[in-house]
Formats: sequence, C-alpha cells, structure tokens
Amino acid sequence: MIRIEAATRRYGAAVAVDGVDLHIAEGEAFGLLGPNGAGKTTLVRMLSTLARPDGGRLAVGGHDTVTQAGAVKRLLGVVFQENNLDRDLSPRQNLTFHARLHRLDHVEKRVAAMIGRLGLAAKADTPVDRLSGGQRRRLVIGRALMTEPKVLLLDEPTTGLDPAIRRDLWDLVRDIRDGGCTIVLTTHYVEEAEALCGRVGIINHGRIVALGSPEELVARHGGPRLEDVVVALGAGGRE
Ligand SMILES: Nc1ncnc2c1ncn2[C@@H]1O[C@H](COP(=O)(O)OP(=O)(O)OP(=O)(O)O)[C@@H](O)[C@H]1O
Repeated sequence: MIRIEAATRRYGAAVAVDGVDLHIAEGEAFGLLGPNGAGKTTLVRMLSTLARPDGGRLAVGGHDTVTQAGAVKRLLGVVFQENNLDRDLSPRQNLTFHARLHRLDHVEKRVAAMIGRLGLAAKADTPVDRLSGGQRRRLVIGRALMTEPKVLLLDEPTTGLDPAIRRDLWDLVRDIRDGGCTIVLTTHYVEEAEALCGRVGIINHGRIVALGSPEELVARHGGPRLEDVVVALGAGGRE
C-alpha cells in the first residue's frame, strides 16, 4: 500500500529524512518511533503530499506522491499534531462542514454515525472550545475518517494527553485498524507503538535504524523491552 524508496528531504544544510526505504502492506498498523527531530513528521508530510522529497520517491496505493498527488490524497486521512478544528463550532458542525467540503452523500446520517463511534453524543452540539483535549483529538481523528480513507496517517496522536485518555484513544485506533484501514502512526511513546503496531520502524537522524515487530526487535537487539532497544540504538529521547 505504501512504498518509500530512498526518500530524502533537506531543510537547508540539514537532512531531515535521509534515504528512507520502507514498504507498508495493506491493513498494516505501522509505527514510526523516534525522538524529537528524528524526521517522523517530515516523512509523514511527504506521504501526505504536503512536502516534496528532494530525492527518492514515495507512493501510496501505487500513486506517486508528487506526480499523482490528487489520487494519493483521495486514499488518505491525515491527522497532524495541531488540532485545527473550528473551535467556535460544535463536533456536529465541524464534521458536517468537512463532509460537505468533500461532497459526501447522506451527510447528516454519516455525521451522526461518526459522533456515536467517537463517543461524543453528549457533546455533539457543544462548541469545540469547551471539549477536553482527549475529546478534541477524537474529533480530529473522526473527521479524517469521514471520507473512509484506505490509509490513515496519525502524527503523534496522543502527545500531550494524560495516560488514561491516551488509552481511550488507543481503543479508537485499534477499532480503525481492525476495520482494515492501513495505519501509519508516529510516536515518542514506546508503549504506544507496542500496543497498536504490528511493525515498528525506529527512526533517528532521518534514518530507519531498526525495523520489525516489537517482539522481533526485542529478540534481535536484546530486550527485555522495546524501550531498551530504543535506548540501545540511541534513539531514546522522550518529551
Ligand atoms: N520547515 C522546516 N524548516 C527547517 N527545518 C525543519 C523544518 N521541518 C523540520 N525541520 C528539521 O528537520 C528535522 C526533522 O524534523 P521532524 O519534525 O520531521 O522530526 P520529528 O521526528 O517529527 O520530531 P518531533 O517529534 O519533534 O515532531 C529537525 O531537525 C527539524 O528541525
């Protein structure tokens, strides 16, 4: 579903992503794990067509992210770190606006179903301003799901949330994964990658320094936990 070949992106003299090769199969939940500045967001921005690679190529569903950006975008749901919701509007209004923008049919029904799925029925008509951080995050993810994407890109979906709320969001991500959507998620949190991802790439200084299932990485690099592997590979920084 996703093929990344020798992808490179520079900012001035700094290399944010440095020759990354990565294939992600349909239905996989893949985690990109690494410290601040490792290149995770840049890689996700390239996949989402927002940033062009300086070298190499990236393809989603067989479509090139540069020359076939429109086709790529139709397959994608993207959630970046900033919530960028309209804070004066309610969840229902935010989702309805998004659905109309994408010319979806049966908007009212779709929006009601999504609000139920997100567990936001009690807050459906409350301005976003008055929702908790966790509820806002759910809403942003739900908004990205409105178009029924084949691939969901989640850039640090739980950063800044407290642990209990983070676990609530994990349930939502598991539900999306179990529905067959391919997921690429970036995270600082080792336990998040272990909880959600069948395969993990550890990224540091723009390079993938280890790749495999959490269990494989622990076995290959000496555990006892994935966290030890991350630290051993020198990618251990956390917020
Ligand atoms: N627009 C930009 N202009 C200049 N440098 C940038 C830009 N975006 C990213 N960088 C640099 O590229 C490198 C990789 O950044 P990136 O945001 O991809 O890392 P990250 O792993 O997502 O980090 P974080 O966990 O902090 O979000 C960093 O050194 C960063 O300073």
